[in-house]
Amino acid sequence: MDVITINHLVKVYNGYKGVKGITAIDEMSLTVEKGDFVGIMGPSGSGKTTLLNILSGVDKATSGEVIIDGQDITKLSKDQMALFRRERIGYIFQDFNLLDSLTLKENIALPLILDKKSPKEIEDKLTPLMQFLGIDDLKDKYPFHISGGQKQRVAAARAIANEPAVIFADEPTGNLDSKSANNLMSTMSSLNDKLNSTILMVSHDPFAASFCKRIVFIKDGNVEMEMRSSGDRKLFFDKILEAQSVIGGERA
Ligand SMILES: Nc1ncnc2c1ncn2[C@@H]1O[C@H](COP(=O)(O)OP(=O)(O)OP(=O)(O)O)[C@@H](O)[C@H]1O
Repeated sequence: MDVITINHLVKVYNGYKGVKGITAIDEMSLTVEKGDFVGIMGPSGSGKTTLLNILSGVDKATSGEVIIDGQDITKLSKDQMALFRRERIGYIFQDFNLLDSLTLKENIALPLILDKKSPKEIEDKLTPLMQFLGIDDLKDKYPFHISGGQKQRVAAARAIANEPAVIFADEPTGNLDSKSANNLMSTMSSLNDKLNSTILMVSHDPFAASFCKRIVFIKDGNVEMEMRSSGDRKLFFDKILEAQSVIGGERA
């Protein structure tokens, strides 16, 4: 079953005062199946952020269809999109986006609180989730008490808490040292493996990308090539490096 279907997506940023318009996404079509773990890579300016912004409803497509979990999100009003986003999409951002005034447990519970779940439902959901992610001993701490790597695992827990159709991750390892990056990517891998979460991650980092099952390289706003992992991460890492050297996309 496809969780994301993108059909002939186009995004043009209009020009102004003599500045030419830019076609950031150019007739892109792509599908993502349930349970897949997809990395989006490509050179700077290839359209990765634009794509993620459209998929998550932050930005509007110029034309084309974006169907997520059976819903064409290009047809939703701003309010409908806000609700859809809250209920059906989880996010992991580069800069964590945790609320400093809430404990870590409250941060994770936030999507469930917004969904008006009862305290018991929230407790029943969060306890096994925090155990699964190895963060149950952190629950009463505040974001400023913990490391970047721990924050990112809390962010992963929050992203998955209300069982979204898909998790979007934007350079999730961008602010992490290599040990924490390894840790987070293992966490994301197990969300994908054990909980069958569908994940779409934008990253420049071949190490992070090597945890994905499939990499889609984009260039000039369209899919340039794709590759699938055989399950051997080291081999996949080498293949990603090789592709990056041809297509571009190494961190500047
Ligand atoms: N708000 C905007 N207005 C006009 N042009 C934009 C805007 N945002 C992005 N662009 C242009 O659209 C194209 C795609 O940009 P985008 O940010 O999606 O690329 P990217 O692949 O995410 O790049 P990077 O890896 O550097 O983050 C680029 O040519 C960029 O200059």
